[in-house]
Amino acid sequence: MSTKHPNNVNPVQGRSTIRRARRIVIKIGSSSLTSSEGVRQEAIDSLTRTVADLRRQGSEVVLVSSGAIAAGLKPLGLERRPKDLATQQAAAAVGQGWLLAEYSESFWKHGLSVAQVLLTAEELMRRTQYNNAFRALNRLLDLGIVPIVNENDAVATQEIRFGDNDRLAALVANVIKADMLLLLSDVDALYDGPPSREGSRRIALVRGPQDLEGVTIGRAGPAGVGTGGMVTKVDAAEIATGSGIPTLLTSAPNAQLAIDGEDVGTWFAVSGRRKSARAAWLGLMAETRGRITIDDGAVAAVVDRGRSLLPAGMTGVSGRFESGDAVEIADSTGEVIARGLVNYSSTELPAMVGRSTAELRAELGPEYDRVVVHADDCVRLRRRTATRTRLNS
Ligand SMILES: Nc1ncnc2c1ncn2[C@@H]1O[C@H](COP(=O)(O)OP(=O)(O)O)[C@@H](O)[C@H]1O
Ligand SMILES: N[C@@H](CCC(=O)OP(=O)(O)O)C(=O)O
Repeated sequence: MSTKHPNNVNPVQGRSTIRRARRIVIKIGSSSLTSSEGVRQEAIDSLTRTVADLRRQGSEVVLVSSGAIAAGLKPLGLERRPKDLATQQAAAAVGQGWLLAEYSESFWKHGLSVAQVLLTAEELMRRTQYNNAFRALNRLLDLGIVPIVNENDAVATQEIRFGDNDRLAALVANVIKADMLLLLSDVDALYDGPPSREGSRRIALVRGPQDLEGVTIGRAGPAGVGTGGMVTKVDAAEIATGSGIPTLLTSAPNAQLAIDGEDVGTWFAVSGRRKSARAAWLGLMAETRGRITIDDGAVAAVVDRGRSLLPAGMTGVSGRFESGDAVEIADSTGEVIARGLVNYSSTELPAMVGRSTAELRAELGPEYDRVVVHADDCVRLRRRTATRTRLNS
């Protein structure tokens, strides 16, 4: 592929950021770590060498590692990834132990200790648990440990689970305020079509959704142990770059080249500003308990001018929530345009829909002077404009 990019953007630009990054989240997929025989020692050793090198340069690294289910297949006498959740849970519980044992031994050769951090989506949806994860990861990094994160598959439920570690890695990068997200897979970059198809070309730089238009982003890899394919990697890159965290996607054997700033993989440039831990939680993880629909004037005020939401702008309320809960804020088409902490319960709000604050104060009392969602408690969401073709296998 020609490396000349429209607008004369240099595709390599930004790659030197990796060397300067103080905090890096590295995510590695099952297909890069395991074979039908279980965990691949040489893949682990190559990764731990790269991480040890980064540590020597003074960078803190959090590893998000998949591979528990794949590593548990052989000990359970299974030939392929099971379809049912219970057997996946069993395989993950068995495989996670093998995986950590290999990591511990390999990192120890470099004088580094590891910590296992298993997270569930449900935990990160609650503000206190989210803070807990943040505190624990920070402390581990302060202590010079390499945290190895995975989803707690053994107890994850079908309804509430990340399901893929790509998005989990982007969330962890947000939680610990990383400077960089490195996604390592079995493919060396994002291609404009299935990488196995002749003529597919590497995409060196993604500046935003416009660079993904017409790109065929497929799901499963040929090895059959990965879960999300490219779709979840691109989603993860969108989450991270939208929060000011540049992302590089390449293959595990290319990790060292990527860190050296070579022109490998796909660089996803930053598209949004860095977020506070609270805003990141509210925008990405918070469990919402209801929805407030608002009119076009309120959309302009809340989204474009960063104002608080007043009762007059509401057109509808649904769900059951208490004052202080997180809710979605949707426009008249139903698109969720913001998330915020609401100041009234779902029993109070319906009677306030479309009414002026002065009217409510006169009728119901001075405590009805409060805005519905304060601007400081509201996170505006980026509107998705990407029109990409998704291949489901
Ligand atoms: N447009 C694309 N560019 C690159 N790879 C793609 C694309 N579409 C689908 N893929 C597939 O995605 C796979 C990587 O996803 P996955 O198997 O889930 O990996 P991991 O285990 O690293 O998470 C690649 O092996 C590749 O076959
Ligand atoms: N948590 C699962 C991995 C889920 C996942 O995202 O896998 P992958 O697509 O290989 O990164 C496991 O450890 O097997």
